[in-house]
Amino acid sequence: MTSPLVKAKSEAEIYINTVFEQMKKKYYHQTEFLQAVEEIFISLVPVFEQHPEYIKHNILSRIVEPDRIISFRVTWLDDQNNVQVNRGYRVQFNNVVGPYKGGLRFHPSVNESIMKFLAFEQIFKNSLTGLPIGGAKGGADFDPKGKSDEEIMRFCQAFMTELYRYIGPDVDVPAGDIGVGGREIGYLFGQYKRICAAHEAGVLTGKKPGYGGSLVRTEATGYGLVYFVEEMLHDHKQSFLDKTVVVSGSGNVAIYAIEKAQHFGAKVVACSDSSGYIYDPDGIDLNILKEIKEVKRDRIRTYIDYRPNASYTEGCSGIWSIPCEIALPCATQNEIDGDAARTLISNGVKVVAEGANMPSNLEAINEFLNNGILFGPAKAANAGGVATSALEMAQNSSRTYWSFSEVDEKLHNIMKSIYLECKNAASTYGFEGNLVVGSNIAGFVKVANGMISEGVY
Ligand SMILES: NC(=O)C1=CN([C@@H]2O[C@H](COP(=O)(O)OP(=O)(O)OC[C@H]3O[C@@H](n4cnc5c(N)ncnc54)[C@H](O)[C@@H]3O)[C@@H](O)[C@H]2O)C=CC1
Ligand SMILES: O=C(O)CCC(=O)C(=O)O
Repeated sequence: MTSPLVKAKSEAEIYINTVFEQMKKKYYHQTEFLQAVEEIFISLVPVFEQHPEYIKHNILSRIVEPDRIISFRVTWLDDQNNVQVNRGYRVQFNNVVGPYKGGLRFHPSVNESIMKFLAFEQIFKNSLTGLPIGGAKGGADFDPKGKSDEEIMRFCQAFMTELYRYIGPDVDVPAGDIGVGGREIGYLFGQYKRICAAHEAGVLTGKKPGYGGSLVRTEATGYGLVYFVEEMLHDHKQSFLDKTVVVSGSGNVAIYAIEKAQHFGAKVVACSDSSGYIYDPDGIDLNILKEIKEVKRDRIRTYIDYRPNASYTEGCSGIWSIPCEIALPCATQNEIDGDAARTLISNGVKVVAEGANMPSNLEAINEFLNNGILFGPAKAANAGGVATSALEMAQNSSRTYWSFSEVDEKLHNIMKSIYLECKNAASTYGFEGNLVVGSNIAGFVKVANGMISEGVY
């Protein structure tokens, strides 16, 4: 993949280059956002060459500016009755395809650049699902680590007290992301209901089953990732059976990716948290991992207390030096740089698929593509979570519940069709097998066509 952002030639390249240069000037400090924009822009050159109408409608300048960014103070009381203050955000990026949709992240690193990169990626991911959902993201620079359950509840209530006026089942539907799972969604939903005096179940997804949550939403991102990889492997006459797999993270996405990969016969030997990683040569014991992470909310290092053959190493990046055939980064952005990618390749990795959002930087992606590694980009590979959120919205609107197997089958079919769509878009535009280009193009074209149909606004 050559970068048009380096050397401009055709009218399409000049246009894309010009818009990117303007972005760099305006948002030079938003490095994650610029990184996400650059990855997409590079892929779009062949599309703009064939579709000059996108230049006429100035689609790129419009699509990189969020519809609105809502930023607010969140004030709450800790257990010692001290007043604490955080910054909350909701970036409503694009609602051409459907209501704004995307998760909430509670993590101390949250800032406007990270919110914008996540919301921008969400536009194209959501478009790829084939379901009517636009792109958004939100969150706060709140650190849930070490907080009591009561503090989490008070923070969620304070956050929703600000956010409620900007969301709604047909307007904007938040869900979970890092630091936000079923517990937090419950507290957020309770507060929304209290303020609005209405059980509008479709205002949030990722609710627990029993008050409007969909079965499979908890498992969906991890399962969807593995279903996507299964399609990649199948296309190359391979399978998960007996493959050695490394998964980073040990949160929602990682745990259910491990579960499904093990179900398909793979041996998952390592996973991590933000302090370090564990290596278990006998294969991760998922019951122990779930107990540590989902019940005790403890550190991953405690895993070795239960498994004498396992080892723990402080620091996260070393996980990529463990030899494996399949690597599934499921922790956070930019966790695989060029060096980590080269280490994985020299240790024989064959498939890399992204459960996290933007876990590989541009150098790493180019290493994988240039070395013939099968690479599943986040927008496509982790779309199963938001797709199942859209299925939750559908159940909420029709006031019904579907069974686990019904939702799982729909998720599986969605992942198969996303894979096919990306693969076909890549080959249509002359980039056979390049799912980065394929996912960016397939996600973009639907949104761009919608923008033209809906007129200038
Ligand atoms: N939850 C969802 O449905 C979806 C999540 N994602 C993405 O997946 C990633 C993980 O999200 P969740 O599992 O939901 O969050 P989570 O909060 O459940 O888990 C995050 C995990 O990553 C670990 N972690 C954080 N920084 C790390 C680092 N530098 N190195 C190693 N581990 C680290 C944390 O300790 C935790 O175990 C994020 O990039 C998120 O945006 C993407 C699609 C949907
Ligand atoms: O389910 C959702 O709405 C959001 C999932 C999400 O945050 C993501 O796809 O990154």
